[in-house]
Amino acid sequence: MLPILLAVCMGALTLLLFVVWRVRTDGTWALWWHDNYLERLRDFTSGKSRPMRILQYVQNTAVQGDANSVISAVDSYCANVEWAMNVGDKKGEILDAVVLDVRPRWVLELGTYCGYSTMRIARLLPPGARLITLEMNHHYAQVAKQILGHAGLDSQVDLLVGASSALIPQLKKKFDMDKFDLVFIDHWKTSYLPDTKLLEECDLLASGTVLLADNVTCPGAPEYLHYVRNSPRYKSLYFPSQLEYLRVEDGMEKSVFLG
Ligand SMILES: C[S@@+](CC[C@H](N)C(=O)[O-])C[C@H]1O[C@@H](n2cnc3c(N)ncnc32)[C@H](O)[C@@H]1O
Ligand SMILES: [Mg+2]
Repeated sequence: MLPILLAVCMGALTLLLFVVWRVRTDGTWALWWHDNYLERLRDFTSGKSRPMRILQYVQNTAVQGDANSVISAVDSYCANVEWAMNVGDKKGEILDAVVLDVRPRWVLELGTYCGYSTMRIARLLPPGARLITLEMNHHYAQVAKQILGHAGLDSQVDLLVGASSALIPQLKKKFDMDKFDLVFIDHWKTSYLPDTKLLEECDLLASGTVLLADNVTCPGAPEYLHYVRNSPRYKSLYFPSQLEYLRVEDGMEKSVFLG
């Protein structure tokens, strides 16, 4: 009996060590573990959603009206308490550098979630610039509005709730605008390419418009990468980095539209 019990324990321990190793080293396993297992477990035990837990942490710890304090609070929560799909502090520095370099008048963000990257972009915009961010999940959008309000950035940001494919064709008319200077692409990865083509069709990209796409390595956006790297209409550059809050390889692709 004892040898069988020992063998079962050794088997279970080996399996556990294998899962821990895969979660720490492989992006697909890490995302599955954090998004499908831990998030649901915490939702069940706390009776709240992950975005609500992030909002609560921000309200309890961040200085009202101080965007950097709110950004640090989200990073601290997501690095130390539970992972979330924000662009994060490391790739956030790449995003910051691109925003400062472009000095955009009109910015479009695809995928708001809790408003973390929205805050990073909005706090660096020159006076008079506008950031339009699109989020299809109503609950995430409500949380993002409160987080942006806490950071004091809600007046520079227009958060539209709906699917990007439906909203993009309405943008020109709705905002009486012509072209975007910067587009941050960070929604579901299979939408990167169709929405880029939709932006082209809707004449929303000018020569010099910068597209910055997150997570092109993990979870990856291969069709999008193939398009921007091979089309004569783009000049594209890869920025290697790490997946938000984890030691897993990821990167961002900066693509300049050439017209
Ligand atoms: C990775 S999260 C965005 C993270 C955010 N940019 C940040 O770094 O803080 C992706 C978000 O895109 C939203 N989303 C996915 N597909 C979308 C679509 N087609 N239109 C609008 N929102 C979409 C999801 O609901 C999710 O909240
Ligand atoms: Mg992302």
